[in-house]
Amino acid sequence: MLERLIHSLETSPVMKRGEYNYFINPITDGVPLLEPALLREIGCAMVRNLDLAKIDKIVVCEAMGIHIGVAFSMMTDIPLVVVRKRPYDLPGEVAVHQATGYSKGELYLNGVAAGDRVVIIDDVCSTGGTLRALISAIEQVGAEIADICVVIGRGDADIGRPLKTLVRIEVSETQVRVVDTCL
Ligand SMILES: O=P(O)(O)OC[C@H]1O[C@H](OP(=O)(O)OP(=O)(O)O)[C@H](O)[C@@H]1O
Ligand code: HPA
Repeated sequence: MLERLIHSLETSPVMKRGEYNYFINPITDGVPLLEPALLREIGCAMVRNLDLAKIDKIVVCEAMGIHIGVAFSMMTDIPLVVVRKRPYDLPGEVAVHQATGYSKGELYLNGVAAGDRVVIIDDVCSTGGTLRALISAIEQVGAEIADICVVIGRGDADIGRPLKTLVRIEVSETQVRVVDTCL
């Protein structure tokens, strides 16, 4: 299992974003092309690694968490909340600051209420800045974080909670190496 994901990562080009070695991959960028079989492989691996009975809602972040969340939602029938990068000013909206290795911005959470049991899903955890922002937003509304799962883990960011990763990678200036898998 995860052969497609491992192959796509180990053939990913790497570019510089400032000082940051940024790998370009279908799952993390939608570029050059996202094969349905790769998306299915990831959805199946998430189903096998998460306790579905403990999850009321799936929370993903715009943009590159969305396709993963959609695949998981359609396989599990669990509803999906997308954290957006623009405000809607709805009652109860929570705004948090996000910083990654190459960008900064605001995130806006709607659709999660106190007592909801949520899983946070994303494409990649690198500095952990995005997951820390999502955790803070969910804690502010009083929901319970049942699990956090990303497809790809790079580095050893501390997000203050257990993190499930389908694969762990190392990124040099020229290439990606898969160093661990969940299965
Ligand atoms: O662990 P971190 O350093 O926070 O990096 C991970 C985040 O970076 C990317 O999001 P980005 O904000 O670049 O936006 P995108 O999803 O629109 O590409 C990615 O989708 C993760 O959410
Ligand atoms: O190197 C990366 N590639 C794609 N998406 C990312 N999000 C954080 N780091 C990366």
